[in-house]
Amino acid sequence: MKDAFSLADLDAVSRLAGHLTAPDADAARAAAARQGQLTKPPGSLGRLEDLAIFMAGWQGREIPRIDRAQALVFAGNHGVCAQGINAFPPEVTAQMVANFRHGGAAINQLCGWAGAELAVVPLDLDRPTADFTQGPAMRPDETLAAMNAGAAASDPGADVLVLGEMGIGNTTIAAALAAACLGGEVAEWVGPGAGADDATMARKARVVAAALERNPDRAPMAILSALGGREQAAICGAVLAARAARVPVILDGFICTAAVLPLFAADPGFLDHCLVAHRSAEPGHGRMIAALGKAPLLDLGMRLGEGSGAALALGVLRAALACHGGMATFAEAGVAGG
Ligand SMILES: Cc1cc2ncn([C@H]3O[C@H](COP(=O)(O)O)[C@@H](O)[C@H]3O)c2cc1C
Ligand SMILES: O=C(O)c1cccnc1
Repeated sequence: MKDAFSLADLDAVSRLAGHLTAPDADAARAAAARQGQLTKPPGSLGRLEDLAIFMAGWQGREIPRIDRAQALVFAGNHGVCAQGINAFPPEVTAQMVANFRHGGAAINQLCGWAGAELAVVPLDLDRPTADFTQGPAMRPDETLAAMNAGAAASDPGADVLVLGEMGIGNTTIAAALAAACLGGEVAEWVGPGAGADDATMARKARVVAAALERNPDRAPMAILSALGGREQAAICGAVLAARAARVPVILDGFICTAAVLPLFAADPGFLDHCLVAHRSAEPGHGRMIAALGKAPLLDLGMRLGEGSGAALALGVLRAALACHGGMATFAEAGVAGG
């Protein structure tokens, strides 16, 4: 059994930076060499080849596999909903958690299809975070508790971790995190989310600008506390715990990517074991992924959240590993030219 990962305090994140586990270079090299011997023109499987090599490095074996895919959906509620920044009422967060538990949501179908074991982790839904236009959304102890809840939920024995979220209002949270971590015009990070009209989007931009002004500390964990929410902190905790256990991670869309920006700000290497599943239709997502230096696996015009894009990308990852592990080499198949 690997030791459970937890953070003693928020400063532990900066102490971890610079001391991160690296992928296994030998396993990655062996996987790359194997790709060159499989019965196909070199490079012809494109990014599927890169995915197999990426998985080999993190799993530390030439032929990586996915016996156990864990999917975690973290749910939280946000005080900033009082500012009228969302198309749906905050009660929908808890109602969707019930829907996840009954198997009725998109993420249930996609996890069933992709072979991921789904767990839903509601985080104090009856206690929304504070409205960040009035002060920090969370106290440091609340942030730490949510990060450790995320870490505790993530299974160090999983072969891959699929991450998602549910939290009405959290595209506003995501826009604030992006503006604080990456800069740029606030309006560039604001989009329709779950269906905001133009007037609501304009209000969202004003609310995010007010939150940035009210919470000026730009230290990464201060940003997470002041401008994030519990599901964002839990995602950060799960990403850190997965890293400690060398479990590769598939991040979902706009909200999930925004959630880990404070980790990126602390040390870009924190996200080396993370893939970005897809480019969300939320307008700021492409720019956000580009800032991380990552290329999304899919671009299907999706803007749901819940981990839906990440579960779909798991299917692509499984396909990559099926080819990598199952194909014959030129020598094995007696095909000339290898
Ligand atoms: C029924 C329903 C199911 C969802 N599943 C994910 N989201 C997505 O929409 C929310 C963010 O959008 P906004 O910031 O505009 O509230 C998050 O819960 C996200 O996961 C949903 C939203 C709704 C309404
Ligand atoms: O990409 C996402 O995560 C997203 C976009 C809009 C609404 N909910 C989620």
